[in-house]
Amino acid sequence: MSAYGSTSPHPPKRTESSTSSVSGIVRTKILLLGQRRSGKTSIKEVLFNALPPKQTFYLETTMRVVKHAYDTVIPLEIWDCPGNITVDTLGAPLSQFSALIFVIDIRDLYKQPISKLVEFIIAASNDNPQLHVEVFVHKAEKLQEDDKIENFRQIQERVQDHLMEKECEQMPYNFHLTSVYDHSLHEAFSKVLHKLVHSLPFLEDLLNVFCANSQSPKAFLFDAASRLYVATDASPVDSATHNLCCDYLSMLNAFGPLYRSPTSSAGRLRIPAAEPSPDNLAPSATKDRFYPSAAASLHPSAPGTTLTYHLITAHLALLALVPTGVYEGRRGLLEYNVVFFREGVQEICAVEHDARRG
Ligand SMILES: Nc1nc2c(ncn2[C@@H]2O[C@H](COP(=O)(O)OP(=O)(O)OP(=O)(O)O)[C@@H](O)[C@H]2O)c(=O)[nH]1
Repeated sequence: MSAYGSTSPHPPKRTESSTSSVSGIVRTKILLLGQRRSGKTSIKEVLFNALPPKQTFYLETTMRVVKHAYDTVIPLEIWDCPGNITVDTLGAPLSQFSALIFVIDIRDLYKQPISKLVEFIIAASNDNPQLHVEVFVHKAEKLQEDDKIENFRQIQERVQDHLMEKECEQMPYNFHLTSVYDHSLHEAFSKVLHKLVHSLPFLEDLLNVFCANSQSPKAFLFDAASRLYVATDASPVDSATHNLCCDYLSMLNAFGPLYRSPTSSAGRLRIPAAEPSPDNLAPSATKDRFYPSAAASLHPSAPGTTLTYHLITAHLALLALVPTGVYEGRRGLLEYNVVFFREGVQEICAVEHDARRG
């Protein structure tokens, strides 16, 4: 694993302006754009501030760019922009950003949002052709299934037509149907995140090894607070399993703090007092850390499946489906595999962390 640093093909850009002045860490920047009331702030708040979806109704209009720093497997900076922003008024070149998420209300088939998206795609194709452009066709739950598919298709078609008119077809972009009221937003944002995490193949390898050694048909490495999955093993993701893991994590996030173990007391943590940063990623600082775990039986009838949860770093958690026979009969082996997996992930995070220091 120590070879990771030298094999990473794309080290993060180190422009002066992409370095957070407070911590000196290079953050990966994500631009959140779209018309007024399309749902940008709701997306940011639901994912990164645990705002309950119903409360997004009370969010106020964004008047200026709001930058939100968020630490997960990589440090992120999400720029929530006002609806009227243009390439010229953004105040930063597009070359600073790694991803652009454009939010369109699924009922908004008018020309304005599409022209604006096309304006940004054209600017990106000149300034930053590597930019990942992702279109969230949002508030999808508002429409019936047939209308949803039809509007989704029409929006894609219109964007393509506009880009053809402007003779700018080479820039890749993706569409996702999203809503804050279900797991579609988490799934779509996770897919965007995967494109930004350069250590993804290493994390996937670790998950594949864990699954093979634990007879697990599916495992995810989740960012615990946002419930975005950072990586998964090679088997296909089915939405039902993903949603189940999201729900379990949500329940643990809500009730976990009520069940603080006496062994998780400050003394047990044994973090060196002189540790320069509160970031708990370095393996030396985390060796003695308390790592909660939990499990729930999904269908108890034989052979049965158990959903397991293990905290891996301060931010990341492993959720895996494991045959109940393995969970009950070979618990020691499972825990050994988790420890091996944890050490691997912590090493990857430590290398990432060092690489991003300004
Ligand atoms: N039905 C539905 N409503 C949503 C969804 N996401 C956001 N909304 C609602 O859309 C409205 C506008 O949301 P905001 O997040 O303030 O939109 P914005 O794009 O940040 O708006 P500005 O700050 O004016 O640019 C709010 O009333 C939200 O409750 C969604 O997925 N489904």
